[in-house]
Amino acid sequence: MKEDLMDKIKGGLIVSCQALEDEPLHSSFIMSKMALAAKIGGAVGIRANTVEDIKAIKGQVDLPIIGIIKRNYGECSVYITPTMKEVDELCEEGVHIIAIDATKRERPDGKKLCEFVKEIKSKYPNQLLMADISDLEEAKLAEAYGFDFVGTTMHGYTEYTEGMDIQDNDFEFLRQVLDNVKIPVISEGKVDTPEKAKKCLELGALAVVTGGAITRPQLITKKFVDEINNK
Ligand SMILES: CC(=O)N[C@H](C=O)[C@@H](O)[C@H](O)[C@H](O)COP(=O)(O)O
Repeated sequence: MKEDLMDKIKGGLIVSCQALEDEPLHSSFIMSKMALAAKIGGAVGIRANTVEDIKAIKGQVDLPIIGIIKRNYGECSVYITPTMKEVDELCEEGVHIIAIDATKRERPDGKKLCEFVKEIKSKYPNQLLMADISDLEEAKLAEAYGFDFVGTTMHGYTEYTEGMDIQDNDFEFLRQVLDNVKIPVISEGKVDTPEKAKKCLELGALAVVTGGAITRPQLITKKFVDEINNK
């Protein structure tokens, strides 16, 4: 099953179709049409947030889905599929891969990441898991804990990686992750041009996820406006 899925996404573009409540395109219908547009454009997979969006997206495309549920628990900084509750919801809906925050930060239920992965794998033995990591240590731990894929999703988004960007020093971080883990690496986070996406694949990433640069028009507009105003 993992091999079949890997064949389908290998060397391809996965489009993240997400709009949170405070974003202008927040709507499962709009996300489903974004997914359809992505498929027509040649995407090999979709990354999506919430069961509602995933259901709507499945109505429009038959592509592999990386499912997440972003949920805030008080002041806790871990928000991507933080607990078993979100995993249960995603497994009930059915997605090819579930992505989980796999940073070393404390989880809302205080559970250690290795225990969490063990519990998921014993409850849902066939469910593929992607580790959303932010640094090299987390990538190595994710592999040791039994994740199926590692994604660079959180690089630049934890306190200890703040300000970092996947393209820094000619993609040094991605190169290090690729050199240090055997599980497939999915490059994700700030891969915002076709050239960067191609580079990630050339370096050896299994697939590349691009989100905002395709599906967040407010960010795309801002890029144009900033350039016009020389910011
Ligand atoms: C840090 C975080 O919460 N990332 C989220 C993870 O699902 C999404 O908001 C991103 O859009 C996604 O990772 C794709 O990245 P980018 O939009 O940069 O291409």
